[in-house]
Amino acid sequence: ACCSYRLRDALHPLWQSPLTIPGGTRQSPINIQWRDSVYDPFLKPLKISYDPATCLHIWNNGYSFLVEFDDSTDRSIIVGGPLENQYRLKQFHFHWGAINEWGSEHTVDSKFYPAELHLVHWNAVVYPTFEEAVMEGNGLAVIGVFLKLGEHHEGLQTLVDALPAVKHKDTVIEFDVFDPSCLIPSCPDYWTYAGSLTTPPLTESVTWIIKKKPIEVDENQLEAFRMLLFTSDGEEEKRMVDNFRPLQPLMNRTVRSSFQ
Ligand SMILES: C[C@@H](CNC(=O)c1ccc(S(N)(=O)=O)cc1)Cn1ccc2ccccc21
Ligand SMILES: [Zn+2]
Repeated sequence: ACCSYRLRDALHPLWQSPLTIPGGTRQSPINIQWRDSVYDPFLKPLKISYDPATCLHIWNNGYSFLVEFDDSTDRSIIVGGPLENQYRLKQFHFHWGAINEWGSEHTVDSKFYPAELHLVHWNAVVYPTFEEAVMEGNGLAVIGVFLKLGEHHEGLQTLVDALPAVKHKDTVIEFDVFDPSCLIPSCPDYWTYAGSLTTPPLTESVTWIIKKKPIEVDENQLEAFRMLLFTSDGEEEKRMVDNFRPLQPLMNRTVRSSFQ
């Protein structure tokens, strides 16, 4: 009875999978305690070069909405920062809350942001496919950008205007020109640490690069995220909100900063 209680306790409704991976030592997300992060002067600036023409479509996958890119060539890549190789952009997506008090996956000094953007890249120099990279410690690199309530974000609005077309799970629409660098703050400062995917299979394959500066979006733009649905057309509607994983233990990890 006791162990099943513990297991039941650890299952999180949204993911129907264990909250903590047995034996997991580098799970994400985490709280970033600013004063415990260690400045690393050897961290390089992150170089981002995306080709807007590699944008393919927007897809509601029932967890979030993803903007997917053609990752069959090295046209949209990041290099530098903490990375040994260049990594190819595959998709970006967001996590957000039902209200502005929470929604991000990472926190800074235990503060939640209303939403968080993840730009997902994979190490195509070393691994032949994304699926293989997902299983390797240096397979993925995800840039995290916090969203805070403020000014209207022009670049995001083109994305927001397309969301009603992917309201339901498993809907997709063509989205053919978008440059995601418009969603990344120009300030070069970031934190970096070794972590994992925050949704199944939760593999410990992600080098996280979390931008220090948030981008500003307005209330209508956050509300547009919240009108998406987890559910398919015809099912009882469940609003797509609070699609963030709970914080995971830091364990034996140091968060490095690119700035003093
Ligand atoms: C990776 C999954 C698909 N999931 C992702 O690509 C992904 C990307 C980024 C994040 S986050 N929120 O951390 O930025 C989370 C998930 C496919 N898949 C499912 C099982 C599975 C097994 C082997 C290979 C691929 C597999
Ligand atoms: Zn994510």
